[in-house]
Amino acid sequence: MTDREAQHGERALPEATLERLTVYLRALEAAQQAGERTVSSETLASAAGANPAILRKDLSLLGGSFGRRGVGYDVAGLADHIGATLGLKERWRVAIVGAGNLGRALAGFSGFRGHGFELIAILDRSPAVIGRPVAGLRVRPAEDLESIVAAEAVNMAVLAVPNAAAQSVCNELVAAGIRNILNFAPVVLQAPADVNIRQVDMSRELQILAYYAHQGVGHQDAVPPLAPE
Ligand SMILES: NC(=O)c1ccc[n+]([C@@H]2O[C@H](COP(=O)([O-])OP(=O)(O)OC[C@H]3O[C@@H](n4cnc5c(N)ncnc54)[C@H](O)[C@@H]3O)[C@@H](O)[C@H]2O)c1
Repeated sequence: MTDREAQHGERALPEATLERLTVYLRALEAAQQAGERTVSSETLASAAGANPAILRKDLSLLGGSFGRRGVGYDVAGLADHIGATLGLKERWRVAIVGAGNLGRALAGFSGFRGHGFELIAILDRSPAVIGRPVAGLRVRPAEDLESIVAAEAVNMAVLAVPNAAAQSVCNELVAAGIRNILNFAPVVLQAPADVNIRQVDMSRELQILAYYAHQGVGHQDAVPPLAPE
C-alpha cells in the first residue's frame, strides 16, 4: 500500500485504466468543443481502442454513476470527474532540466499548457545556453535548481539531459524535493519509492511499432478485448 492509499484509503488505478482515462478525457473535451452534451459508450470506448464493457469497468473504478441507459454519458460531468481523478485540478508547476534540442522543443510545445500544467523554469548547466530566451522564459543555471524549486514552488520536473547526466540530475531533483519526474533520457532512474517517475522512450516505441509491422498484425489483434488488470 502506498502512503497515499494509507492516507486517503484509495488504491491506485491500474495503469491501463489510467492510460484509457486520458484518452476518454481527450475525446470528451473534443465533444465539448463540438457542442455535444452527451456521448455514447460506444463512441467513448472506441476513442481509447476499448469496448463499452472496458469503459464501464474503468468508470466503475472512479466511483459514482456517469451514464444513463439510452442517453449516454454527460460530457461535461464525466470530463470534470476524470480531470479531478487524474489530479488535473491541482496546479502543476513544471521545470524542464536540459535546454538542448529536446528541452527547447518541449518548452515550446503548446499542448503542454492547460490542464493545470504551467512551465515555470527551464534550466541548463551550459554557459552557452544559460540566459537564452526559450518559450518566454530565460534559461537558468542548473546549479540554482534547489533555490528555484523552493522559490517557485516547482512540483514536477521534465528531464531532458544526456543519458550520462540523467541519474545525477534525478538525484539533484529528489534532493530539492521534487517527487514527480518525466524522464526523456533512455535510462532507468533509481529513486526513492515516493518519487513518481514516468519515462518517454521514442526508440522503445519505434521497436514495438517495428514488431507489429514485422509480424504483419495490428496492435488490436494482440490485445485481448478485456485484458486482466
Ligand atoms: N524520449 C525521447 O523520445 C527522446 C527523443 C530525443 C532525445 N531524447 C533524450 O533526451 C535527452 C536530451 O536530448 P537532446 O537531443 O535535447 O540533447 P542536447 O545535447 O541537445 O541537450 C542536452 C542539454 O542538457 C544539458 N545538460 C547536460 N548535463 C546537464 C546537467 N547536469 N544539468 C543540466 N543540464 C545539463 C546540456 O548542456 C544540453 O543543453 C537525451 O537523453 C536523449 O537521449 C529522448
